[in-house]
Amino acid sequence: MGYLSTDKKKITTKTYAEMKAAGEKVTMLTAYDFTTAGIIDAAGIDTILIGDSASNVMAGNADTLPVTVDQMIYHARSVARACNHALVLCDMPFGSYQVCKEDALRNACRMMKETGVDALKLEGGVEILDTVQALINAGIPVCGHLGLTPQSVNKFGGYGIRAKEDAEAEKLVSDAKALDKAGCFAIVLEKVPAKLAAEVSRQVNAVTIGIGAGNGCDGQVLVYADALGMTQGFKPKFLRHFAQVGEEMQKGVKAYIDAVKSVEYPSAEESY
Ligand SMILES: Nc1nc(=O)c2c([nH]1)NC[C@@H]1CN(c3ccc(C(=O)N[C@@H](CCC(=O)O)C(=O)O)cc3)CN21
Ligand SMILES: CC(C)C(=O)C(=O)O
Ligand SMILES: [Mg+2]
Repeated sequence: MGYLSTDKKKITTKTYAEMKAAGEKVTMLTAYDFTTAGIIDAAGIDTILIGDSASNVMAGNADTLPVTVDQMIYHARSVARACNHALVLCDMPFGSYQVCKEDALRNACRMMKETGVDALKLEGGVEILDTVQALINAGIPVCGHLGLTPQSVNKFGGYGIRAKEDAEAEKLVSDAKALDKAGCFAIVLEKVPAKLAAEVSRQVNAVTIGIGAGNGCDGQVLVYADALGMTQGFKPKFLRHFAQVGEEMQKGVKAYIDAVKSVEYPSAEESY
């Protein structure tokens, strides 16, 4: 099976709590399709997130707002099928949980039923606390998401760092505590000062997952295409390219083009 096998055991929300207690960092990358998720899962990642960043990375939209529940279900089902080891987490898209608690619960139940993911992620703090509590009461593990919340890009007017000022930092701490008390198993902290994220990580039982939030978080998340160097032009300060897959893919594509044009491929051995 080569690079497509792993003997790591299945990660659950219980494993998350054990990892936080042991001080072992939790790893998370996004994926949106079966093939990519299979490669990432077999590499031994702890969590695969079907992010609403599918809107940008898969569909080419400028922000995450257009992606629908049906589209997220299609991506999530494809990813869940590929995962033998990772905890599979899925974003609830914009509009699917903001209208009212009942609507949110209906959409959340659909997403769980039709995809096989393990948990759902929602952006926001006290504003959506009743909704978060309703999902948890229904038996759905919930991951929070605070700081830079891309579904609110039109409110913030961009993707700048959040919670630099005292008032916003204090709100973030109280939001994190409220989500923790409601029973969230994890909370993503996006683009906030490292010192604040470390403080929140100490104050909550939930596993904090940082993106642009320093190394004091209990884990880290990146969009896989960003981490692997496939999203040319997107290079915020927090991002590191751990491979140059975009370049490598182009090398392969060019080799294929050359081989076909020169009638070198397919060879006799590759023909019937
Ligand atoms: N490819 C991709 N990667 C992501 O991390 C991602 C998405 N798409 N789509 C949805 C959200 C949007 N996210 C973002 C978007 C921009 C920045 C950012 O830092 N952008 C600028 C600075 C913008 C500013 O200061 O106003 C940069 O330096 O690139 C960070 C996270 C995170 N998510
Ligand atoms: C960047 C992560 C945290 C996310 O929410 C997404 O990919 O949609
Ligand atoms: Mg998201």
